[in-house]
Amino acid sequence: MMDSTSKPTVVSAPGKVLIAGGYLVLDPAYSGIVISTSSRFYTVIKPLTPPTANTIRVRSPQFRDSTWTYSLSFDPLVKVHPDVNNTSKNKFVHLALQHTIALACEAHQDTTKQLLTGGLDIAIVGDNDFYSQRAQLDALNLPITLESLASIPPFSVQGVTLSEVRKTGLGSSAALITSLVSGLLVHLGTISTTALQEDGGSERKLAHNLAQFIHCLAQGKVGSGFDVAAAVFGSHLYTRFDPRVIAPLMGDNSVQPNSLLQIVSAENTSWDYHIRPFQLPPLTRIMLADVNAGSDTPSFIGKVQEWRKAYPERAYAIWTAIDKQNQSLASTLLRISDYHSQNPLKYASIVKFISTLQPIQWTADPSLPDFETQVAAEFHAAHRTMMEIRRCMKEMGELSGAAIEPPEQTKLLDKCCAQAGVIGGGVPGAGGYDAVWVLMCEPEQCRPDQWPRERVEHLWSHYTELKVTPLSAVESMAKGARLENIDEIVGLKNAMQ
Ligand SMILES: Nc1ncnc2c1ncn2[C@@H]1O[C@H](COP(=O)(O)OP(=O)(O)OP(=O)(O)O)[C@@H](O)[C@H]1O
Ligand SMILES: C[C@@](O)(CCOP(=O)(O)O)CC(=O)O
Repeated sequence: MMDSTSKPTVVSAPGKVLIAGGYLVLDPAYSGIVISTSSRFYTVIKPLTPPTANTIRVRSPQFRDSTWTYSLSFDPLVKVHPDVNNTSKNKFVHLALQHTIALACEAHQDTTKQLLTGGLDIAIVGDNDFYSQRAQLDALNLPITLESLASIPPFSVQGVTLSEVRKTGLGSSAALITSLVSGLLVHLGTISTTALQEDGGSERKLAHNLAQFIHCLAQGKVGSGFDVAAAVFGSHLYTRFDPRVIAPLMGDNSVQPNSLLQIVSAENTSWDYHIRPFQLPPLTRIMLADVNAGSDTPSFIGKVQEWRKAYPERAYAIWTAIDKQNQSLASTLLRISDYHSQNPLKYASIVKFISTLQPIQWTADPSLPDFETQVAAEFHAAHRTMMEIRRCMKEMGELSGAAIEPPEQTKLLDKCCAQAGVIGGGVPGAGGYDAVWVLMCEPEQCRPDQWPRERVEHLWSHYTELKVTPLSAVESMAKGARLENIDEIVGLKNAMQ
C-alpha cells in the first residue's frame, strides 16, 4: 500500500477545441471534429499527512480561498460531507469525490475503505492556458506573444477566486472532472495503473462514462459531452451519447443506490457515443486565441434550438449542408495525413512551399510534380471547406439571432486566413466573441519571420479592434487522459507548495 513517502498518483487530462460541428453535435445524427490541447489539468493524489481517518482535503493552489475539506461516512452508503469550516463550495469537486468513491466502493468495498482510512490529500492545477493571461502580460508590460506566455511560470497563481477568474473556453471543468475522476479511480485501484495506456480499453471507457455523468450532474444539464470525451480520449470525431443512459442517476439525491457501476460500466451498451480516430495533419499547427469579449453559450444554444423548431425545413437544409462540409473537412484532413505516411519527404517539401503562399496560389504552379500537386490540392480543398463552414455557421447565426460569427470576428478571421501558409480558421464550439482558432502550415524549418505562426502572432499582437491574446496550446499528441510522473511535469511539484 502507498505510504506518504511514495510517489503521488498524478493523472492529467487535456482541454478541447471543437473546430467543426458546433450545435450539430448536440444531435446524435451529426458528428463534430474535436481537437484536444497540449494544455492540461493535473490531479495529484497522495495520503494525507498526518493521516486523518476518512478525510479528504482538496486544494487548488492557483486560486484564493480554494481548499475544501470533506469527511466520509460509509453507513449504509458512501457519503462525502463538506466540512462546515469550508469557506467556499466546489460542486464539481464535491460531486466527483462523491460518485467516484461510491463507484470504487461498489467495485471493491473493503480495499477502497482501507485506502481511505488515513485520508487523501488532493491538489488540482490547470495549465495557464485555461485562464486568461492577458492582464498578467499587460501588468508585466510584455508583448502579446507566445514567447511572453512561455516566460510566465507554469500553473501560475491567478490571485483571484475560482468564481472571479476569466476562463478561455478550453473546457476547464471537463478537464478537471476527468483528471480528478481518473486519478481517483487509479489511486483507489478501481482501474489499473496501465488503464490509461490503452487508447480505448474498457477501463478508459468506464472513466469516460463516470466523468461524463458527473460533469452533466455538476453542470445541471446534459450537453453533447464532446468536452469530456476529448479530455478522456484526445482528438477525435465525436458523435454524442443518448442522455437516457444517465437519466436514472440525474435526480437530486446525491447518494445513489448500488447501481452506479452497472450504469457506467463499459459493458453497458446504452452508451452509444462514437469516437472515431482523428488527428490534425503532420506539419500543421493549430493556434488559439482568447478574444477579450464574452459570449453566453447557453443563450446561443437556446436561440439556435428555437430557430430549428420554428423553421424545421430551412434548419434541416442548413444543417445538412454544414454537416456535409464538416464530414468533408474531416476526410480531407485525414487524407492529407495519409499523403504524409506515403512520402514524408515530399510531403514536407510541399508544406514548406505552400507555407510561403496564400491558398489561391497553392495549386497555381504547373511545374510541381504529381504527388506535390495532389497534396497542395488537398490542402486547398481543406481551406475552401473551412471557409464554407464559416459562411454557413455565420448564416445560421444570422437566421437564429445568435451571434455565432459576429462581424468583428469575421474581420479578424478574414485577416488571419489571408496570411501566407494559413489553411483556415473559425470560431470554436458555440462561436461568439470570445475565441478563434486558426490552422496553419508548420514546416520543419523556416527562415526567421517566415513561419505562418509568426505572421498570425504579429497580426494578433497589433490588432486594435479586439484584444486578441494567443494561447500556448498546440494539439495534444498524447491520447486524452494519462498517468503522469510528477518529476516529468515542469513546475508541477512547485505548484503543489
Ligand atoms: N483549478 C480548479 N480547481 C477546482 N475546480 C475548478 C478549477 N477550474 C475549474 N474548476 C471548476 O469548474 C467550474 C467551472 O465550470 P464551467 O462549466 O463554468 O466552466 P467551463 O465551461 O468548463 O469553462 P471553460 O470552457 O471556459 O474552461 C468552477 O466553478 C469550478 O467548480
Ligand atoms: C454548442 C455546442 O455544440 C458546443 C459548445 O462548445 P464550446 O463550449 O463553445 O466550446 C454545445 C455542446 O456541444 O454541448
